[in-house]
Amino acid sequence: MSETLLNIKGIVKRFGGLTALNDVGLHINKGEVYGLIGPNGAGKTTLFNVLTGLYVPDEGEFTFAGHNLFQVKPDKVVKAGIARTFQNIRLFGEMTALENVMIGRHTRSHAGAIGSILRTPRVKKEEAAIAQKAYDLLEYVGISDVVDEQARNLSYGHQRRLEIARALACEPKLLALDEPAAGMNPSETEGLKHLMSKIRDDGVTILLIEHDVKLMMELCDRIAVLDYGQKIAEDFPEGIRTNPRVIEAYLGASHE
Ligand SMILES: Nc1ncnc2c1ncn2[C@@H]1O[C@H](COP(=O)(O)OP(=O)(O)OP(=O)(O)O)[C@@H](O)[C@H]1O
Repeated sequence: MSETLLNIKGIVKRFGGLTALNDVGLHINKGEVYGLIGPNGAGKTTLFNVLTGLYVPDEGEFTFAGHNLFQVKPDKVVKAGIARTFQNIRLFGEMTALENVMIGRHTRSHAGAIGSILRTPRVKKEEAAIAQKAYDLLEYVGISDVVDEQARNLSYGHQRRLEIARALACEPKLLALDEPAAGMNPSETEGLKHLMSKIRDDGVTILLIEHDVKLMMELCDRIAVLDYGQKIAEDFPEGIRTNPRVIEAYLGASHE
C-alpha cells in the first residue's frame, strides 16, 4: 500500500473575477515523482504557490504528512517539509554557491539571533556544520567545483542545480520543482533527469511542473493535467499520452 504524503481537496483560488483553480483535488504518494502539466495559463504555478503557502487558497482542504496546511504561511509549510524552486531562478547573485545553500540550511539552525551576533562557540560550531552540510549538498547535486563562485557567474544549468541544493538544505519530504529544465540544452536536461531520479531514490518525494513532455513521460510515476484551472486527467504517463481530453486541451490551446 502506498502512503499518502500530500492530499488536497476542492481547492479554489480566485484572482478577482478569475478562478485560477477550480475544485482541484489530488494526492501525492510518498516516494513518487508526481508531474503537473497543462497548457500555458492552466493554473500550474498557481497550484504550486498554493501548495507552498505563497498564495492563500479561498476554499478547500490541504493536508501534508499529518499537518493541516490549509491557509498556512510559507515558513510553516517549509517546516512541515515542503521546499521548492522557482520558475525564474531566485538566487542571491552576489553570494557564493556555498553561501546560497547555507542560507537554506539556516532554516534548520538553533543558534538564535543573539547567539549569531555574539558568535559564541556553539554558534561557530554550528556555522562550521552548516558549511560542511552545504558543501555536501553541492557535491550531491554535482557542482562542488564552483563552491566559491558567485551565483551570478554560474552557468544556467549550474544555477538550476544550486537552487535544488538550496531547497534540499531544508531537508524536505517533498521537493517541488517549477520548470527546472526550462532553458536547458538536451544534455543538461538528461543530467537533471538523473539528479531528480537520485533524489527520489534517496527518499524525497518530488512534485514537478515541466513543459518538456518527454522528460515528464520518462520520469514521472503519475501525472495530473490542468486545463483552465481544473484537473482534467490524472494517470500513469502512458494513460496521459493517449487521453483524448488531454490531447484536445493541448491541441485546442495555443501552446508550444
Ligand atoms: N497573482 C496573480 N494575479 C492575477 N492573476 C493571476 C496571478 N497569478 C496567476 N494568475 C492568472 O491565473 C491563471 C493561471 O496562471 P498560472 O501562472 O498558474 O498558469 P500556468 O499553468 O503556470 O502557466 P505557464 O505554463 O504559462 O507558467 C492565468 O490566467 C494567470 O493570468
